[in-house]
Amino acid sequence: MDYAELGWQEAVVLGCARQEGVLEALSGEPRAPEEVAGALGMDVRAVRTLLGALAEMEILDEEEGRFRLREEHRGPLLDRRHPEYAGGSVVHRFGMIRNWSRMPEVLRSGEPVRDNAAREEEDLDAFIFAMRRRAKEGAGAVAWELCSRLPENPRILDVGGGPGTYAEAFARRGAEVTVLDLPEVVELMREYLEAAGVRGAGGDFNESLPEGPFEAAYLGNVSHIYGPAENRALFRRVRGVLVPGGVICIRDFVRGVSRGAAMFAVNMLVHTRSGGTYSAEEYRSWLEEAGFEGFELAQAPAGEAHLIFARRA
Ligand SMILES: C[S@@+](CC[C@H](N)C(=O)[O-])C[C@H]1O[C@@H](n2cnc3c(N)ncnc32)[C@H](O)[C@@H]1O
Repeated sequence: MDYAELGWQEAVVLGCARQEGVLEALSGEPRAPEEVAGALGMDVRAVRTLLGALAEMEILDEEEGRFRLREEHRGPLLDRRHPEYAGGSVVHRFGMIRNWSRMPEVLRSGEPVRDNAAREEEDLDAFIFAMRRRAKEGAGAVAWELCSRLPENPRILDVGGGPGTYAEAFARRGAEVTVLDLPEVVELMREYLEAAGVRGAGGDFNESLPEGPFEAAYLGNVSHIYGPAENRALFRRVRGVLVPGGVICIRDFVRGVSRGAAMFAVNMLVHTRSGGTYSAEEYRSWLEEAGFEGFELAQAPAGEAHLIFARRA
């Protein structure tokens, strides 16, 4: 099952069941709705209805009024170590649907529905594991693209790289990788980063970066979280930790070039105070102003986003 492609009703039913512990409650012996409702402090009619829908989706097996999570969904939905783990993604998608449906409020206030920087613990877990999964398809090819522009065994700073997928791909190409992410994200992902031999540094990239120097800095899907002022300051900060000729690589939706870039800006409107998506000209001018040259724009290997490369002048 492609959990990312479910229609909105199925996405709500599955995301809610995963988030509220209903799937875990059904991962052992078959149970009746009354038992699940009792164990989780829920309403019996509501649980019976939800389980019926999950059975119709073939997430649960039903036999004589008792339900159980199907074996093929157990790893992908419950086990963070499973290679196809999508439990974070389904909870994240459920949250997106809830947040997007509050757009009338956002239109009036101009404020996000909640501050991206202040995620609840459970929400953070879902978000980071959703990002970890989403990056899987293109990370190896991005690592190849970046490393082919660098000397052997380069030092790479992965800015906002906490989910670890890109960092792992850079490390597989022989890079010495430092991931900078918010302290709570580095803590959450510590065992994954350590297993890949990647150094985790907790901090706020809008304030400072690890000293370096680095042969490259990778900014994967972080530019859209912030406005022009933060991005311009971040590019200047990145320049300061690169060796002369060092490479900055940005992966993001580029306005007017990447399909879906304008729609993605709506996601940032709903979730951030200043985020959005930017044109190639904006990126070029911000990079040149920060002291980069040799601007290059390329299609990212997977998905609709683009890669931007430039070198420290
Ligand atoms: C959309 S995710 C992208 C993750 C990863 N680079 C990728 O492309 O899959 C953005 C990441 O940036 C981190 N982040 C956002 N603002 C940050 C800040 N001010 N300082 C450090 N990390 C930040 C988030 O915690 C998250 O891990």
